[in-house]
Amino acid sequence: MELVGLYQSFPLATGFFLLILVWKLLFCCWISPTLAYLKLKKNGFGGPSPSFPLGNISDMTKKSKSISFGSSLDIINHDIHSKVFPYFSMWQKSYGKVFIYWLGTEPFLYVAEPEFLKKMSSQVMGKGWGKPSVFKFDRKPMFGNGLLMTEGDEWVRHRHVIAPAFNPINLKVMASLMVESTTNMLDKWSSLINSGNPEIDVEHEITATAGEIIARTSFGLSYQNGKIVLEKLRALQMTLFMSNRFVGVPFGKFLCPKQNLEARRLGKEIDQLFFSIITDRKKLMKSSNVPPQDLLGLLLKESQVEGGLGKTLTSGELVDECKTFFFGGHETTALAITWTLLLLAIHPEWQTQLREEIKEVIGDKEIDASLLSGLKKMGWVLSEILRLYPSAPNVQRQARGDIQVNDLTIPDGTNMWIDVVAMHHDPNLWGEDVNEFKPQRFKDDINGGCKHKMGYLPFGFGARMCVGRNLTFMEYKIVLTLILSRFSFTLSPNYSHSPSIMLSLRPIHGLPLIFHQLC
Ligand code: HEM
Repeated sequence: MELVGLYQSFPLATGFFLLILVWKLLFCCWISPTLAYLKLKKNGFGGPSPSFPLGNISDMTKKSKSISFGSSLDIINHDIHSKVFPYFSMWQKSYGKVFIYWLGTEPFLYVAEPEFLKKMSSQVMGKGWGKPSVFKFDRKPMFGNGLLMTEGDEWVRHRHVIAPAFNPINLKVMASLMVESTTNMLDKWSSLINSGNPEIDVEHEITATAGEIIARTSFGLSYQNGKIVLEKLRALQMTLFMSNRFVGVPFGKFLCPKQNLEARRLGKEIDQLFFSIITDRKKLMKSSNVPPQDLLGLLLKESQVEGGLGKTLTSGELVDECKTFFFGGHETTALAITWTLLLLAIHPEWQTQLREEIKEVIGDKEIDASLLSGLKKMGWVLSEILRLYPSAPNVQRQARGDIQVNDLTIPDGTNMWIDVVAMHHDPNLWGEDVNEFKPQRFKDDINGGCKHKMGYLPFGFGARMCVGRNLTFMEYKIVLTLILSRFSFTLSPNYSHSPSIMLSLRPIHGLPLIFHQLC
């Protein structure tokens, strides 16, 4: 009798369960985003009409495919916004510098207006900012819950442990490792030139050396072990960014299952590699009193300072930080150097100016971190490169609470896409020479004369600004000093100008340059 009752109630329970499931799906994929959209719309923001379930993804893909690169006219054209973000460039013309667009069922507030950004960020403390949940989920195999993705009190704890490791005094000891790795690369270039092959793809070379540098300076890894980690990380990045994907689309992961399974597999392998690196290092630190020479050693040391502020990181958290340093650290710096070599190749007068400065500041002395601050012009060149070709082309945030901007309310949960490329190329902020290479604009102004101080954001903004920028300054100056002291270079006719976004802003067909040894 009881069994019969059970059978009778089974379809009812299943039906009820299915009803809840449908309701949940409807709520997450339709009702909740629509409510967020309506709240945003109430503020008067415009934007392209979305379609369900892709939002504006198909328009974005279509527009990107319509862009062609490589004409000879493009070689010296730095007006790249309409090439790298053609859809944003098009929508800006219709809807202005703040508008709504959709990734799948996720509405995003697009921002390329510094005053709006200033007002918004003045309302939010560092720990009050979120990172879009949809990206956190998508990029989990790359960054896990490392500093780039953490929020709230967790972010404060991670930042407290990590920031001291990037203190210039701690970084100084890494200079000799940087010199060594770069010298090895340049010796190889010399051999290539001597054997009659002066054309070198520097994008490939610099990325590999920057990877080696981060592997050694961050984790004390040997060249060989560093290479294994780098290859896996690169494969993961390719899997995640080289194909059409459906971020923000409900069940988007199932639309490209092969890539997602591959990303998960690689992510797991990378985690295991870092776990074993950390375990070995912990053992080594217990048995030796040598002060730490790399970031991992410094983090482990900092993590051992238990109690008080609760400033400790678990092994799992350290794994995520290691991945974050690798992804956040090596490619961004490598790209800044790569774009610099392009600009110097087409502006030989700046090669000469920098060489003279190096002679004056460094002369015949060994490169030492304390000398690098004297390379002022090189600093202007870096700032100008990060303006024209920002390695991190956008900053993403998510509101964790309503944000008031004048009489507008940006509702809790709003995703934001801050278009750094657009602001760095905006003639209203920089003047008519916005697309010209003019490092001297940074001579007396760290904002390069930008009319709004939130219009120049190569390293992000506020308390969440890039923690690794001192490491970048040091590596950039060391690598460039060594290259310029040994070689002059011109652009190869095989170069085709094709800046593209693959998380960071890169020359998608590499950067072939012709090198000449200096006597
Ligand atoms: C040219 C080189 C670099 C550029 C252009 C760059 C750019 C950025 C940007 C735009 C952000 C986001 C800031 C925000 O949300 O407001 C960021 C954050 C971050 N960067 Fe960098 N970065 C560079 C080098 C590095 C290096 C060398 C490392 C470490 C080895 C690093 C580690 C990080 C970390 C951990 C964060 C998260 C900070 C936080 O949220 O508290 N970056 N970077």
